[in-house]
Amino acid sequence: MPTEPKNTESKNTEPVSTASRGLRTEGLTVRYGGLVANDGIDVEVRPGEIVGLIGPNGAGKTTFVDAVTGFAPCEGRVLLDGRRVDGLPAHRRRRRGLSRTWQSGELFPNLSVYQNVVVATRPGGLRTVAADLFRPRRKGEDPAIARALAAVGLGDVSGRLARDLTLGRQKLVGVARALVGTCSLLLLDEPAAGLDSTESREFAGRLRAIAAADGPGILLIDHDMSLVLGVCDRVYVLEFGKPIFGGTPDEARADAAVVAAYLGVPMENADA
Ligand SMILES: Nc1ncnc2c1ncn2[C@@H]1O[C@H](COP(=O)(O)OP(=O)(O)OP(=O)(O)O)[C@@H](O)[C@H]1O
Repeated sequence: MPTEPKNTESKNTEPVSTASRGLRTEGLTVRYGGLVANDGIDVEVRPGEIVGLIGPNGAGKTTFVDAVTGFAPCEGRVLLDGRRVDGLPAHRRRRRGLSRTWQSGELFPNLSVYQNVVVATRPGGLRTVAADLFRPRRKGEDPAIARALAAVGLGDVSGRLARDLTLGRQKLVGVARALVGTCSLLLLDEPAAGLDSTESREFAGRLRAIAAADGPGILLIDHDMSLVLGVCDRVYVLEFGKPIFGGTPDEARADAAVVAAYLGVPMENADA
């Protein structure tokens, strides 16, 4: 896992604008030595909106999520609800509501769905779960975790072992982990990897439900083009770290530069 950058610029937390809610990046640039992994990226994700970030392997998608959430040092500006957060360490951005999933968000197969969320979201999570096995908690379920599980449609299976869920539902446990607590922007890094087309459609429906009704904005990275183009309101495309497109899924399908970035493969079938 990348390391957190130091909090070098506390002045970056000054309010800049109250007009724009959600996430905005301006000229976001990440350099790894001589490699410019993100090169001047401007992205906007408003509350309730699902926005895709796509591009071929190595285009810089995960780097972008790392930079926005505070796990990679960047130049440029990152604003959440009109306030700069790019000077904050990762844990403080999380507290502000920038929440992400990880590509390798494995579950504990022999723990329940509820316990899997506890482990990932409570300080001393695994110890808490172990203690609960011997001394049932007096307070009952944590309402924040119960709300997150309900939001992803797993409220009725919170006591089931993770290993007994379908892969699609296991992926939703990862999303629930990210939803616990304040979440005003959800960044999902390849959340549907390994799902078949039916599971992927169900997953898309659940994302729509999360974003609707005053939900957070969602930034979705995935290689499943039918998922991304089917569920997103807008998409951005990266190539070699540079933004080459921003627009609707229909516009993306018709854009010559986007199609070329995918080696001419029709967008519905492209494996990004
Ligand atoms: N910590 C790092 N140090 C040095 N180079 C890195 C680091 N992380 C990523 N890179 C490089 O930055 C570039 C972008 O990588 P990144 O993982 O962001 O791409 P991606 O679009 O998410 O790829 P994929 O679709 O394969 O997950 C690649 O060339 C990668 O090798």
